[in-house]
Amino acid sequence: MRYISTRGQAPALNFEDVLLAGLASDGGLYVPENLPRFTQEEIASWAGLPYHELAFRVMRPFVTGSIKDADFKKILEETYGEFAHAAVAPLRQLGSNEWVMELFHGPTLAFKDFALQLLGRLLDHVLAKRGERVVIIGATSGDTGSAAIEGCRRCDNVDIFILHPHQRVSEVQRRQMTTIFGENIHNIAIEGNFDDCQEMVKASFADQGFLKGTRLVAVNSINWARIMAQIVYYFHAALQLGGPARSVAFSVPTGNFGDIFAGYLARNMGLPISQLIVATNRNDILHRFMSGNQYVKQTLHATLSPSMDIMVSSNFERLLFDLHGRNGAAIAGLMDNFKQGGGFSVEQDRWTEARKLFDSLAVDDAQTCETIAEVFAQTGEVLDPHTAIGVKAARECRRSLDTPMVVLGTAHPVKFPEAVEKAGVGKALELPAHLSDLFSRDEKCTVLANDLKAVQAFVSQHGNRGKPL
Ligand SMILES: Cc1ncc(COP(=O)(O)O)c(C=O)c1O
Ligand SMILES: N[C@@H](CCOP(=O)(O)O)C(=O)O
Repeated sequence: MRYISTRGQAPALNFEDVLLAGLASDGGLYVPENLPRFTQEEIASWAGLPYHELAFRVMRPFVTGSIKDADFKKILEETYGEFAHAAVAPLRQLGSNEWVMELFHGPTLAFKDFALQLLGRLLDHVLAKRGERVVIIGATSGDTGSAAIEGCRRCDNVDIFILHPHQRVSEVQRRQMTTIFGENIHNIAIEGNFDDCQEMVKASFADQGFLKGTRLVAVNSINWARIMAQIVYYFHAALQLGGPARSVAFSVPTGNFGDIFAGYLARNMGLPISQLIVATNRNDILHRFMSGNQYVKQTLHATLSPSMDIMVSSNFERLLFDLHGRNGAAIAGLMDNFKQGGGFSVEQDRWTEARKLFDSLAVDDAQTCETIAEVFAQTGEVLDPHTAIGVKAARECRRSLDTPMVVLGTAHPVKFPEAVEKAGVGKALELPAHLSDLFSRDEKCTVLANDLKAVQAFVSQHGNRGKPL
């Protein structure tokens, strides 16, 4: 399998090199040159497989040539064997033909564990083989950071730096990052927002002099391996609900467009998905595109669903690439213009093509709380605010009541007590045993100005097990 850049000017890479990359050298994102496609019979034959075996079948074509089958199987068994629920990603019924897929049974209680538990193990495997050390710089609006630290903390050959927006993540999210100590773990709170953090990561790929020759690796969903791992649970859900003989629809709480892009790929790989709903909070650039063909930046607002407080949505570029017939030059033009502050629309036929599959809704904080309260009254289940946005969008945008609707349950509500409290849900939520002392643990974090040079200097000073590179 070879991977190509969405901007058409970077060399094609194999899986191992794509895993150890982030942005392509031309500023684009890597995507498979040719997507594998499974027949309906093949997909049907996977019904009832344990999660790690399904994962092997879905992801194998992407890693072929780089990771041996036996190694990959072992890594997957270890990865998903550590999840707290036997089904790994259980479906919980909310209403008639309406389900939440609970993606929060991994160690950090959010869907990011599906990919980052795997990514950490893959990095360990590949770096040990190559005898190479790397630096990771990641940006988080709350969940990627702790999942990446948890996934990579035991990697001998990695120093990891996580940038989060100072005072704009929940206390549980912050503590999940800052209470993990290790000479290779570095938390930095940036006096800015998530987009500032993400831009610093991207700028660091463009100019790596400060790393003095050490390779820079991404843990954000710009890294193809993140998206690859997230494709699996779409198959897992559909197979339990009568797929592939029957179509399934998904509603996906969306920020960086990674999770929903994985659903789009699952469909292109042969899974019958009839509808994908882009569910955003007040930071609604993706909803404005889907509903009105306008991709225009606006001010970023802090909301009760902080993990989706994102305006510059990285993976949207991967969709645009397909919508433009995989024309890298066209994407480079659009993205350059967007970076200079200009928004854009795409040609009407390209937008109409997207709308055949995608619908969207923006949900504000009041509606988020109303939905948490409504679902609690109906079922006794407490939703986290991101999942609640998915449920609200599913209920508003659903095209057919006969098609099962699966909402991606992206985080555990215990991570967001403020929203749950505001919703008036009078049910006490408890942290699981492995996090029960979270609020009494010491924290370690460095606050830095919203300044790329300051961050790069910090990385350069601490990038070798806490010592200078
Ligand atoms: C809890 C939660 N829900 C939804 C999202 C949105 O996912 P994506 O960025 O892949 O669209 C995120 C992070 O981005 C998240 O942490
Ligand atoms: N919501 C994310 C933001 C980063 O997105 P990613 O999927 O590109 O890592 C977070 O919680 O950090």
